[in-house]
Amino acid sequence: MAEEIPVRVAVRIRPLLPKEILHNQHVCVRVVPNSQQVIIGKDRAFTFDFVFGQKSAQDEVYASCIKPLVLSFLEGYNVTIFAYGQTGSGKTYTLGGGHVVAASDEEKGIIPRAIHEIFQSIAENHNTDFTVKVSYIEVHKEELRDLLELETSSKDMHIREDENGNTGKQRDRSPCCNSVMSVHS
Ligand SMILES: Nc1ncnc2c1ncn2[C@@H]1O[C@H](COP(=O)(O)OP(=O)(O)OP(=O)(O)O)[C@@H](O)[C@H]1O
Repeated sequence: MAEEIPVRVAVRIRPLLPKEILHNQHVCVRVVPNSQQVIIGKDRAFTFDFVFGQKSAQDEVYASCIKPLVLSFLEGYNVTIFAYGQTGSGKTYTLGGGHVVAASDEEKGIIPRAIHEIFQSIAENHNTDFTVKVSYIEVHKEELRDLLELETSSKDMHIREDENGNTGKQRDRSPCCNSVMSVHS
């Protein structure tokens, strides 16, 4: 049985962008070697469950802190992976990988890697029927936008919780509630 995983926090430091280098900006945060600690400025230390430095690769982030969650998810646990940070801090890059469709394999972020893992596991499980549902919703200034069905009016969508504690999109006239990513067997 998979280990019960509580909330864990990972911090990833992104490299300076060319325009930041051009403006002579400097990185003000550094990773303490062989620890899960970062130092901001001179001496303000913060400890996290995972710390990824500027040179961290997408596969390193996935393998160490995401893959175990995807495996738990495949065993039936509810899992949430949440990217948080100010604008331009690297949420989209880490989750999706730059230009999602065109990204090279190394550049692919969490979402394409997790989807690949889920479908690979389904393909190997010949004795089980799976149903995979996915929603892709933008929440911006209290407005919901269905990114897979742009014509859906935000007035017709609500984020609700079902009796199993799954949170998902629900349309007014539809009785089904889709988890953001759920697999049923
Ligand atoms: N680890 C990284 N390595 C290389 N480039 C990165 C990394 N993280 C982010 N970037 C680059 O930094 C820029 C900003 O990143 P990104 O768009 O992912 O930020 P964001 O947090 O999603 O911003 P917003 O909230 O405004 O959507 C992009 O050009 C992205 O390619």
